[in-house]
Amino acid sequence: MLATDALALAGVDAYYGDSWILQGVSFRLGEGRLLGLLGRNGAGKTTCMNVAVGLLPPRRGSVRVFGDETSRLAPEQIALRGVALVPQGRRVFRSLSVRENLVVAARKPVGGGAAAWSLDTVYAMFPRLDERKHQMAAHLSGGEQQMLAIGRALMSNPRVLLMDEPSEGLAPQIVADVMATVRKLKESGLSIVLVEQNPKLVFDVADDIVILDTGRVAVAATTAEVEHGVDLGQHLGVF
Ligand SMILES: Nc1ncnc2c1ncn2[C@@H]1O[C@H](COP(=O)(O)OP(=O)(O)OP(=O)(O)O)[C@@H](O)[C@H]1O
Repeated sequence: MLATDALALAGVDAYYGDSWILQGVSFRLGEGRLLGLLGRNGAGKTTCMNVAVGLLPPRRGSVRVFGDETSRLAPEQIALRGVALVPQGRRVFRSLSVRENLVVAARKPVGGGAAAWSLDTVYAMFPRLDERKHQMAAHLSGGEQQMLAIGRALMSNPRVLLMDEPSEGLAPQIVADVMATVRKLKESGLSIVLVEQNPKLVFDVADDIVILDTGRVAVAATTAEVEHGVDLGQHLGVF
């Protein structure tokens, strides 16, 4: 593994009970890069995210965050190393206000130094959240809840941001807004995994592509390599 890998899974096997879901999954997210993790329904994308943040410890294999082994650490310890998840389905605290959702997630950056993200900078990125800061999260639209879920993850000042299907269930214009946000975050230098079912969204922003097929890595390549001819249809069922 290169020292510059922000996140690296190597030979990861993960189970839910007796169900063997991830079967020898390996991929690497380079520092400052955006990796698009694609695959059909049930391919194991969310399971990879759960493993990366410590919610599902792998039975075999290694997970490293900036070179440090994290596969045996608790989720809080992994969060302290700068890994933040924007979970599938947003999972905002519905009975808290927008502001409270953000404040409870605030954390200093790993290793000290100036925090890139605070209430002010999150509100600057998402003015709509500023306008609605005193509203209960339950009263936000789906798009606003997605902004809040992203803002909440940013408040932890992460080094690695994992985004699990942030476009799911949103209208096309809102999806475009979410993808513009993803692009800005990438330009800010954050290392990002973007989980998606829609390859077209991913190809626009990703440096690297990993396609999961029934718990195994079917394709791992740069976006340019994928665009120049790797046949994805059999793995995604879309082309
Ligand atoms: N808590 C659980 N207990 C048992 N099996 C689970 C659990 N969560 C997911 N699975 C199974 O694990 C497999 C991988 O699911 P996972 O959610 O990782 O897929 P995914 O690629 O994220 O799909 P989706 O796009 O539908 O979210 C599926 O067969 C799913 O049914």
